[in-house]
Amino acid sequence: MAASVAERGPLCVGIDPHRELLVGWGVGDDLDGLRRFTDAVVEALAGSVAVLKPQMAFYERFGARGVAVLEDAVAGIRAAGALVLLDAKRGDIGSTMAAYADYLGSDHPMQVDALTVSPFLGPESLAPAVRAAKSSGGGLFVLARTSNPDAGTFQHARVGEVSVAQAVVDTVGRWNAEDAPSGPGSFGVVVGATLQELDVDLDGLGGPILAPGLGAQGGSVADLRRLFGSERAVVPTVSRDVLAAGPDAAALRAAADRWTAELSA
Ligand SMILES: O=c1ccn([C@@H]2O[C@H](COP(=O)(O)O)[C@@H](O)[C@H]2O)c(=O)[nH]1
Repeated sequence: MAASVAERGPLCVGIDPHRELLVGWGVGDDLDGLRRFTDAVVEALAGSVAVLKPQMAFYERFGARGVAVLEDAVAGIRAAGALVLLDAKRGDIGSTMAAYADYLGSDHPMQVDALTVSPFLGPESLAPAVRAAKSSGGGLFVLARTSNPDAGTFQHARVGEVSVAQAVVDTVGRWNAEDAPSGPGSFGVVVGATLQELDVDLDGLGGPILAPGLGAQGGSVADLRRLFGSERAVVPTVSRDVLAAGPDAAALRAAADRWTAELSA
């Protein structure tokens, strides 16, 4: 991820074909609209943005043919030099997790560079994904302190001395310390840019922070700086705020470029 970010800046753009966007773009809320929307985003942004983050839910909504659209998009994104972070938020008992982890492997028809995963079933449940990331050179982003307003209901619950969110961060920190003792590691956490205050200690993480919640959810670049400072490896991710500029390719690029410029100012 580091090479691509060094060349293109840290921005990740989410590919979230919401019903409202498909209608707003005039492509239609159907399979053809899904393909036109996805192709247009890939064509406009995969050559300039470091990371594209397709949201699995919007493709599964159209069944196997929707997933086929995503499969083509993933190949197109990688061919254009951007990384694919598949936002699927998978998490299951280890034996099933091994199959989800296959997304990171070169044998998978939709191999991606990184995957979002849910830690709800416990740290050991994610072990197959950790192994797959290590052997493929891919990455994981584990949900820790998410951007939705009621996330603290579970994530602030206590596990011994620390919050659930902190326990997740500490677990991911241990993976990085084992795998990349001189850092930075390829295991990251999701921490929303919408937080009023940073209520997890990220000092021992040793890996990247995926920060959603910018734009449509109210988060700003000033919030990123307030929460994370300027030294941490943050991957800020924006979906609707960029996508709403489409379908014109130049307008999509301009919207992404505005975020990139603000992030580097
Ligand atoms: O805590 C989280 C984890 C993931 N997301 C995902 O990011 C995008 C945000 O979309 P916007 O349009 O920029 O609000 C979306 O795919 C979410 O599923 C998140 O928002 N918060």
